[in-house]
Amino acid sequence: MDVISQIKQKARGCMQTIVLPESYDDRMLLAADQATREGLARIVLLGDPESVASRAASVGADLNGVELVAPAASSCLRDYVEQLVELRRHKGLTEDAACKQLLALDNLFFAAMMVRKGDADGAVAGAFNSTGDVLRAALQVVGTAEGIRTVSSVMLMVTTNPDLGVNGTLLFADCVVNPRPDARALAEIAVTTARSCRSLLGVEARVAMLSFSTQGSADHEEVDKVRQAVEIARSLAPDELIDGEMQLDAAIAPSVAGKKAPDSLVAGHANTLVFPDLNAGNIGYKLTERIAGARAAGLMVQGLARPVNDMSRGCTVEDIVSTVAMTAVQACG
Ligand SMILES: CC(C)(COP(=O)(O)OP(=O)(O)OC[C@H]1O[C@@H](n2cnc3c(N)ncnc32)[C@H](O)[C@@H]1OP(=O)(O)O)[C@@H](O)C(=O)NCCC(=O)NCCS
Ligand SMILES: CC(=O)OP(=O)(O)O
Repeated sequence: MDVISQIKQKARGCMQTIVLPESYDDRMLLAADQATREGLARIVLLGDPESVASRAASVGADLNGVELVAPAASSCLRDYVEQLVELRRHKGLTEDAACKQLLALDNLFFAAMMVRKGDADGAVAGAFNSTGDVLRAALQVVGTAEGIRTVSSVMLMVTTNPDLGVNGTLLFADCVVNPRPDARALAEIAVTTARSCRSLLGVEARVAMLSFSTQGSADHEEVDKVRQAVEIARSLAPDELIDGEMQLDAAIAPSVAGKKAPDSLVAGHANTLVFPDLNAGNIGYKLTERIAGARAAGLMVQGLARPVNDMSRGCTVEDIVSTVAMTAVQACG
């Protein structure tokens, strides 16, 4: 069974409630239909029920079994406004402004608040809205999990080469959140991604901290940052297998690893790739997807107190459906 089918099977076993705020994107309507038919989660779509239903009919999405919630008519609205004011008091948020945010047409803050309050177990957005907007709502409303300073993201890259990673699947991080992580943030990204590897793929992570240098072959402050991150990550999680700095070929090609990093327990067999910054991570995953033809599944945002996951605006309906399944698996822990 391929990795996405395994994740879907896990999702079916825990039947979580997942809210999709972007009912104004046709792909979300079709994904709500498909996820419900596949029994992956109880789906809630936000928006005016009449317009959502008529738009769904026009694109051939069957919303039987999908709950439609209009934020403006919700009995939770009052409570959500109070919560948001409380949460953002230190930023001077007024009741009026909180109400406007919760009733904004994008529904992002309302969805995040449903997740915070446990009225949904997770949310998936980003087919229409930018990643920054989805993340800002999640960071402001849901916040970080206990003990986590750095929220980040992981992408499952499903390739057709079974020699790579776990039967062809690799985890890439961070592809979306932190533009310029310092050594401490990079270390946290490595540790949380190692944990995501275990929960998503059920295997121990072999984490390669990527760079343009392998074991000191180049001398630059950017290389030093990665090297420091490896030290910090090992001190934060001594049981995880984390190594670097190393180049991509040394990380995944045993023949190159044999020459560049012969003593490494990770090199040549990495299943988790941690990129040094967001330029590398975002470009790296899109290259692997668009040129190498890998399937990019996710994104999964890691380190939030509860799951809110983001999509690329270029996503397909199937991408959304698999992210719904990943979100459900994340929610049930
Ligand atoms: C993630 C991002 C939106 C956060 O921006 P921001 O301006 O810090 O957002 P906010 O101020 O609303 O953040 C809310 C809170 O979360 C905190 N925060 C921001 N980034 C965080 C992170 N990675 N981890 C943990 N907390 C974070 C902020 O410090 C802030 O705390 P405060 O409310 O107590 O002041 C921004 O880093 C970003 O745009 N990243 C790139 C997204 C992107 O375009 N990706 C590429 C395409 S996919
Ligand atoms: C994940 C990502 O890169 O998002 P977008 O393509 O929407 O910018």
